[in-house]
Amino acid sequence: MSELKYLSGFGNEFSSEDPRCPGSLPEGQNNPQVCPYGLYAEQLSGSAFTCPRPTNKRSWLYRILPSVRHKPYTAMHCGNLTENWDEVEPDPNQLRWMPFTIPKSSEKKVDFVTVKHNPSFTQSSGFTWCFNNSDGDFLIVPQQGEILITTEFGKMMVEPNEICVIQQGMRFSVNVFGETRGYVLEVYGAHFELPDLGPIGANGLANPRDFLTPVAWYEDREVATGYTVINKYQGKLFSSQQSFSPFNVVAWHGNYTPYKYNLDNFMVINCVAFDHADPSIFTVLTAKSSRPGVAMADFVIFPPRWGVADHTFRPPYYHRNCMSEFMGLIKGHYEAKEEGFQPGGGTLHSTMTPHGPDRDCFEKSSTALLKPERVADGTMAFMFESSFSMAVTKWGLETCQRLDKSYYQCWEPLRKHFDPNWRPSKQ
Ligand SMILES: O=C(O)Cc1cc(O)ccc1O
Ligand SMILES: [Fe+2]
Repeated sequence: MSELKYLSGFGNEFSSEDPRCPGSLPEGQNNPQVCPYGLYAEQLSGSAFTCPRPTNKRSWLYRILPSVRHKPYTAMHCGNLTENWDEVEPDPNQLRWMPFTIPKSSEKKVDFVTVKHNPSFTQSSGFTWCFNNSDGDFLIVPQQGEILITTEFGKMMVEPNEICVIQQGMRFSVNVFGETRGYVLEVYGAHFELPDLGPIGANGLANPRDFLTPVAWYEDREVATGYTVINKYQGKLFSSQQSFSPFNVVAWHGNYTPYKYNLDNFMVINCVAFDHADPSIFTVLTAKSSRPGVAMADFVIFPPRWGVADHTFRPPYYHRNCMSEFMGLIKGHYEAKEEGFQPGGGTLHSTMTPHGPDRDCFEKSSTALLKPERVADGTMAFMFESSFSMAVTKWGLETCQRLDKSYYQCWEPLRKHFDPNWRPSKQ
């Protein structure tokens, strides 16, 4: 699997040619009268044409046939996908889901719309359908099972502890190699960026060179039975037929690409004196809103690190947050809750909903001898933190049957320690 090659850098002006067609990328211009190898030129715009340079995103794709050569889109069944946020009454409770079940192959099949099992990945993509999201960008967090993502830009192998971003409009298909599960965050109206580093300086957190973009790969494949392009548009699914694989891009250049990132490369910053630093220090990617400092969504991780803070309650503090916090666990356990929150599960702490360590964590960390210690070794929890208030779907609250109704009980044993006679000890 490691045969796949990548280009390194975040949001760079990349260029790539499938080595089978040297010289396929036009030189010096985007729209030659006739493109090398008889290819069609097609621009994919990820920003308004007139966006300022730092946010201006587009790529030029040189392909065997242009994307427009397809039959009309028709509405298709949307399964559990919904854009109806009023399906169920709002619920401000702390919500926790047990690991989402992976259907056995004997059961009714579920898919990523486009998931396909295990074809060869160096030859044909093997697909007869692909997906694209016209509404926004996907951040995909595999939790179990590696996934091979074939895109118009090339192929990416993404394993648990890596994440990838497929931006608005990019066509892709997903191969799985066994039981596979993960999380997806969708953002509208902004693309993910690296957070500013402020006083941290020029280096640190997720470093740009660790982001990897696929290299051009094409197949010139006619599909007599029809190739289906599934398009998520205004929250609904539409499909259209064409007679060829859309993974027919021989060369491309631009700064609007899919990419992946290995979370082990995150340069962790943490408190080395006292108190608990806010989790914004663990932000991998941010999708900014128009309000300065307020993200539509941040992708935050809780990676292995040293905990050394003196005279400090080291785990996450009790809090209420104007932001919504959805958390998932890729592996291991989460320090604020050793029990109950399991890999492949999730929690949602909505706008201003109180949460924090469970009773065990509180008692243990209030009395622990504060020596330097490894925190979260072998684990990887993450948070999708958003300034939007969240609605949960009917599927999430009811149909999936994974909601842990006992979640609130992890805080019930919290005891009162208040002692009105307490006095500061004399030094
Ligand atoms: O709620 C959580 O577990 C996430 C979280 C972690 C932390 O260290 C500080 C604040 C916060 O919301
Ligand atoms: Fe929190």
